[in-house]
Amino acid sequence: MPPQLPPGVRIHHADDPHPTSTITANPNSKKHRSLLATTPFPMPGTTIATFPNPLLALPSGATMRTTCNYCLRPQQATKGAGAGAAPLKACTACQAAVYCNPDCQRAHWRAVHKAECAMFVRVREQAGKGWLPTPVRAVAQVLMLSSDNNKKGNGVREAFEELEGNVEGFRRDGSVRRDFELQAAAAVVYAGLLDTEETLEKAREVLCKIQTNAFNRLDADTGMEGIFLDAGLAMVNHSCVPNAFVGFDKRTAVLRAERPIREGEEITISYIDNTLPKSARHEALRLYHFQCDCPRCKDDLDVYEVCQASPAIPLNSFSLQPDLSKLRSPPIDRSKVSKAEIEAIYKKWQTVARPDGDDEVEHLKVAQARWELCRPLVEAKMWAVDPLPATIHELATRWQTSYKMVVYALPLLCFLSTECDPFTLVAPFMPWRIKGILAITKLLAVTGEFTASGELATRCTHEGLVGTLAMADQVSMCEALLRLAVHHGSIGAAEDWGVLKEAKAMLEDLESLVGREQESNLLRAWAKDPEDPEAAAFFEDQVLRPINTLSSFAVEALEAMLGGNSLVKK
Ligand SMILES: C[S@@+](CC[C@H](N)C(=O)[O-])C[C@H]1O[C@@H](n2cnc3c(N)ncnc32)[C@H](O)[C@@H]1O
Repeated sequence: MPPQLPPGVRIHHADDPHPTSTITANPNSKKHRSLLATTPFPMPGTTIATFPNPLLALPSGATMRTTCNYCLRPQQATKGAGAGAAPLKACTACQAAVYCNPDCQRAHWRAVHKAECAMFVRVREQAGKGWLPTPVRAVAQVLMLSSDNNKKGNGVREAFEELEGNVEGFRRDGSVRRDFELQAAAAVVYAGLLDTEETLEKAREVLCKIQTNAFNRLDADTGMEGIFLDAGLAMVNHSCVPNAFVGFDKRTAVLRAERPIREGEEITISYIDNTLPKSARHEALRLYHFQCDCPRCKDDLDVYEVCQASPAIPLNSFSLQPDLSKLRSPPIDRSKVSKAEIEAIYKKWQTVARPDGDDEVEHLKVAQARWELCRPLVEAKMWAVDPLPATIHELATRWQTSYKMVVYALPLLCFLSTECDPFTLVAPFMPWRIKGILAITKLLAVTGEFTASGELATRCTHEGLVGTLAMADQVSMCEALLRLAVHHGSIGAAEDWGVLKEAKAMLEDLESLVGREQESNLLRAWAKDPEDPEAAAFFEDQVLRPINTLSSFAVEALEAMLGGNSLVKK
């Protein structure tokens, strides 16, 4: 039985002799089924389809104790965003699954908990634990809902039968097979089923299908915690140059256009971090058992080449990188580093492991080694090519919480948002870009306080950095950044996304400050019409210029900290 699909998409079978569309998937590909658009989606960011009835939606592992087991909202996300975070309540029978309210609890009981509640009682009695590893719980749910005496769950069995599982491929993969065997055995025992070879084989097959089709990430970017599997959404294939992406709004997956999509065109998403070098992408795709033949892989395009060809470039007119000519023609020097060298750098970079503990000296040594490996990319000014942005991001994250380095984190964050992110994620509504903007805003709130209290010069020896911050209207910078975050967050993410809620709450606070109505009015006018001459000039002068100046100090700060240069610079 084919999966129920929402409007906007339909399934195409590779062997369909009568395609109803002229724009179909490549007939030579081994994709089997794919998802096509039934109507055009010309505007990037548009919702293509929503998937509100997943076969599986569960929080990961022990987070089932801190995340609503039905709507998947983590406890922290309900806090601090003005929602009046009531504590999550546990099911009185098993004491394992927790819920944000009785409606969620009732809905989860009907969906699956009626079948699994006794399992958690067993888990507590037999293993003394209040939770199960995610794959074990997921497989147990499928087995219990598919069992003959569970009539309500019969749709689950049929839907799973239809899913691609690459079962043979997983059988040949020794390390994965061993994991699957252990997880399957645990699921069968805890589900209270007879551990016959037939049931164990069924459980292993379910694991293969979950691995192939589920969104399986603990992903703060999308606001999702755990596993999500919808039989219709599972029809969407991978491309390293996708035209769509998936976000989550509680239990609903939202498929959105990342670039314009024509009627009948295949919809693709990226299963992996598609900005990685080719061999790293192929390693990450190993679990999906296919050879990617997208343009990025075929021609081994780097992030700059993909960016240059992206139809999403004009959207950056309203962003921290509004210089569209720079996106179309990036000022990089490819003669300084070949693609083969980039692959080699990435491989070596991965072998320099991050220390486990919090020892600053150890972390510094690793950062120095990684920065040194990235030297050819630095010389080529290919800031957006991994592992360079990852190296900078890791340092920025550490410095943000370091007493000594917190001010220096600001240029790094500005640099990431102007010189890296717009090239790797060309559409400005992509969640990672919005998170980057919010991170700058939060740091400006800290440096703003240092500036007001006169503490800045004691925290930072870089005169240019101190001077820029002293001259800047840091409150207006924050307001403009928040307006960008709210605008793009409302396009690319759910209303409920923690980052968006936080940006909205911060913006409301700023707007209510007395004495800066003129600045606020100008920024409001700029957000409404970025072409408005007076408002655009204000943004250019008061926001973009200082952000770019701060960004211009990033490489100096990195060279000073990692390359042994002096930080005391004019
Ligand atoms: C989530 S399913 C996608 C739907 C799948 N094509 C089907 O017919 O059920 C993932 C599997 O689809 C296949 N697949 C996805 N993207 C592909 C691609 N770009 N080229 C070839 N096969 C692909 C692989 O077998 C992969 O493990």
